[in-house]
Amino acid sequence: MNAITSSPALARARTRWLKGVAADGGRARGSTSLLLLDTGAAIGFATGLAGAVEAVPSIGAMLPWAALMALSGGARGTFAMLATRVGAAGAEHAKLRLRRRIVATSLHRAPGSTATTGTLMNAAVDEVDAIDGYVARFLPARQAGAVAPFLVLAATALASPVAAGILFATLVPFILVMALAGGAAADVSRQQFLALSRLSGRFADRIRALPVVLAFGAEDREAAALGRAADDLARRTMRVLRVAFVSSGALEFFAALSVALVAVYCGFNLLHLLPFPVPEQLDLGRALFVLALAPEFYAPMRRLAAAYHDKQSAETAAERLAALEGERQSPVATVPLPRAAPGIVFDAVTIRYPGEDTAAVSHFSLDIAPGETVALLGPSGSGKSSLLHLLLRLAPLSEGAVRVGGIALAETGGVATIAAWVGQSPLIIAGSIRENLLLACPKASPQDLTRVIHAAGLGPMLARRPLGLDSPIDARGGGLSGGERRRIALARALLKSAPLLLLDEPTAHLDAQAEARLIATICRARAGCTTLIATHSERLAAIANRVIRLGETA
Ligand SMILES: Nc1ncnc2c1ncn2[C@@H]1O[C@H](COP(=O)(O)OP(=O)(O)OP(=O)(O)O)[C@@H](O)[C@H]1O
Repeated sequence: MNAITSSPALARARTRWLKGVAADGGRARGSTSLLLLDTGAAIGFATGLAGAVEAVPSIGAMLPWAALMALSGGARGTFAMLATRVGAAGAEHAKLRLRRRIVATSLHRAPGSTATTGTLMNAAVDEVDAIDGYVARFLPARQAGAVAPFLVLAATALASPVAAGILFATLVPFILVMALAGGAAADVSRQQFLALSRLSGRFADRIRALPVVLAFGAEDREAAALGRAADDLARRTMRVLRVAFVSSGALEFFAALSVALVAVYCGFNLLHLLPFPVPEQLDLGRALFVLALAPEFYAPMRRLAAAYHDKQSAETAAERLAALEGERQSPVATVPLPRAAPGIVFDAVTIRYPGEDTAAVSHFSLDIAPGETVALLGPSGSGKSSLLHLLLRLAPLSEGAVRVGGIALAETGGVATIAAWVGQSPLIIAGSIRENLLLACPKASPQDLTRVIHAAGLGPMLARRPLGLDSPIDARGGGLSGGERRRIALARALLKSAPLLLLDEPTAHLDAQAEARLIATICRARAGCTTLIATHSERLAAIANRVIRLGETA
């Protein structure tokens, strides 16, 4: 998902994606209308100023014009403030919806996706944030920028067509210079954004793996690598700033030039000192009106230039986020699985992880009857876990077919709804032991909890802890032995009372006595279930109706 290219097709897809996200915000138009009203108020202010000056010295005649000026000035402040607020609210809304989509994508990544936790965190937090300025500032500024200068030009032309012509003439070279500066800015901004994403992702991943980094004394190496990534980001940020200064310098030059030319023209016209003939003679009121409006001609473009960096960041983020969304599993027409012990058929199944040359499992066939217990035995790396993961759609089905309860696996969307799974590295969530157990069945009664605690042999461990079931544990299962983590995972699986049991090395890390007790528990729990056990233990395999040995045939 890191490949950033700028082919026209990709650029179009990126723009479509961004438009969809911005439409989710839905308030860019409101902000644009307020910016246009701001321009209208600026014209009102200039009209009031010109009228007031023309009415001098009659105070009575000046008053309505002064009132128009005050009203327009106040309206400008209000419109500008409201435009900012409405834009920010639209951006918040769009980001919230996008974050929901990214979290859903993270949960439903295609089997074998290479996105790391750091990448996903960075996507959901920083990269989604990069959309903020695009929706809140850039889109309203661009839409208003396409109309507002022409409103100013039209109002100016009513008072002085020549002054309007001068303003328009400075616009053409200005647009050329801005297009060139924009191209350069796009490139450096993209590089800077990538460097930022790399740094954030790496930082989050290393923090998550801090105990491993410390255990291997790699903190200095990791700190140095993070330092290099930070230096790279700093260099690229300076490049972005350089380009930004150059383009804002060009903008200011043309804005100042246009105002200066209009001022010189109005002054010389008023004094009849123009060295060439012009088709108009200005009076003081019209000249002041034109002069007051001249800075407003470039104001929308100034606003657009200030928000241009937001567009670059959003486009780079869009490429990455759209690619990430592309990793989401294609939705399947999910056929609900019956809540009864299912038969499972693996028909010439091959599992090949993305980017791997060799298959983890090759042409594997097995027919498991409803209610049967099958043990998968075999050396490390022979594909036992992969077969269990395949049923949960955590591993890809590259060739062959799998049917569960007579329904093709692809149509069921995986067996998670009817399966209780004990993974090889039991996943623990930060919270209490009770919360970890209730994850499987939030409505479980205290009696159910006691039953599974007893069945999984968790009693003595809980008795040793003053807070018992409410003892806190962190996301790494800190403070628990490997065997205790496994028992919690087994108790959680038993609480689900599902008709399909998928057990991945449930007795690893247990001494012989504890293993015997757990095997007895599994024997009780599997009643009425179809059970698939991946194990290295011959004792555990012995309880199965059938033992399948993987990786042993020539
Ligand atoms: N996400 C993955 N991406 C790439 N290769 C993978 C992935 N998961 C597993 N593999 C590879 O697939 C092969 C089978 O792995 P698997 O975990 O299924 O074996 P196993 O029999 O369960 O091993 P063990 O007994 O050590 O748990 C191994 O070569 C492993 O390196």
